[in-house]
Amino acid sequence: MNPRKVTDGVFFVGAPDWDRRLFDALIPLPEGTSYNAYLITGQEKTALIDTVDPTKWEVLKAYLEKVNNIDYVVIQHVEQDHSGSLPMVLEKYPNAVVIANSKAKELILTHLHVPEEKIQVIEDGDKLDLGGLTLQFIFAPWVHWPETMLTYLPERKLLFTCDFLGSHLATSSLFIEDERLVYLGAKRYYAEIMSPFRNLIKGHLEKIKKLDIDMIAPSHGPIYQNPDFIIEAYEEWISDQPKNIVLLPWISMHGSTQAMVEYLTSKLVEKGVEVQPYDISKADLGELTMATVDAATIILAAPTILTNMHPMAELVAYWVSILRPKAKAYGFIGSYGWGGKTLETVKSLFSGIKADFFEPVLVKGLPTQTDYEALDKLADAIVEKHRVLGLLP
Ligand SMILES: Cc1cc2nc3c(=O)[nH]c(=O)nc-3n(C[C@H](O)[C@H](O)[C@H](O)COP(=O)(O)O)c2cc1C
Repeated sequence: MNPRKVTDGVFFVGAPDWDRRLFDALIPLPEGTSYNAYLITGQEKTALIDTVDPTKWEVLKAYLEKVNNIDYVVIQHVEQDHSGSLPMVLEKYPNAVVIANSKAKELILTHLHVPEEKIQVIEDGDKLDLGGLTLQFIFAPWVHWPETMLTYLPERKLLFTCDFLGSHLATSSLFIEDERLVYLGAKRYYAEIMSPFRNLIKGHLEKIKKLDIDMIAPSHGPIYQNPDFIIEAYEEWISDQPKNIVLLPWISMHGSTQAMVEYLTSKLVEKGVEVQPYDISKADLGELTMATVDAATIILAAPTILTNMHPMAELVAYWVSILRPKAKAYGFIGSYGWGGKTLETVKSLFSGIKADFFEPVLVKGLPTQTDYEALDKLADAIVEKHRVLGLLP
């Protein structure tokens, strides 16, 4: 298999993973994903940028069949879906030097057990001359591990961004064919992996906007020939301004909490607020996570079971709390039978979040007229909050 030409001296040697259905043993992948590796052939030296997930080593190996020599393997990110085939690459090319920053070196040693002497440590801004082509390293810590770096190829105005700006999409196309599909795959990727680091991402985005870029080659998903498409999407996602949306993850065993959710949803919709309800027992956690990127308010709804909040709701509450979304207000509604510590659990899970908390609405059994009135008050409080945020007239 011949490496696939991206531009002069730059070839794609990565692997789509059509059948992968779960990322990080957590997030569903309706469109699969890919692990992109790139071969850069200068007049004097050849470099491989990243490798592939070890399950796809055979694909990379087939691309490298006729490649006699690799001088450098640049490791932009040590997570195994990109570096996991490094030991196999080094076995095939024993003289190859691994190019990594000092943090990446540490992680390569602990995660891949590559011999230390194979690794050459570089600094932020360092350049590697391949003969007519230059690799320039730009450190981008915490997108999304501490060692992440990007690589700029000025002669081709091409930026390799590793996980940053990537999308979950398995495709046989090198370049984007369907922007809508890539947008959703990139948002799914951003929501899970990048959104907790959005304040740092702002700085990295500003840095790369200063570069002269014609193409962005990420490590997941197709290559962007229109860099503005993904840069503008990221600018919207990382902005502090949420949208006029209430994210409402809910679960219900016998319909009481569900009745509350349906009532609150209809009241909010009546008042001009968009509601995104997700039945936690069936929802795609990736879609729910994507909704956290935009929502101004998050209301969790769950019944009590064995003295505490329903465990699937607890998982979602915990997940939302560690994602640290931009939502400005939170709330809890739910039904119980006789007692328990659901509310204490909610408070403790959300204790680290800096946002407003609405008065919770807890109902004994099926909601009564008085309970629906409490939900009316909650809807009014949400609408008022969205007005203050400038999201509603
Ligand atoms: C397995 C199970 C355990 C429950 N444990 C408690 C409990 O410890 N404390 C309590 O107040 N209610 C408990 N309940 C009662 C429910 O919280 C109550 O019926 C509630 O109205 C259910 O809301 P839902 O219809 O939204 O599922 C339990 C119900 C079930 C099915």
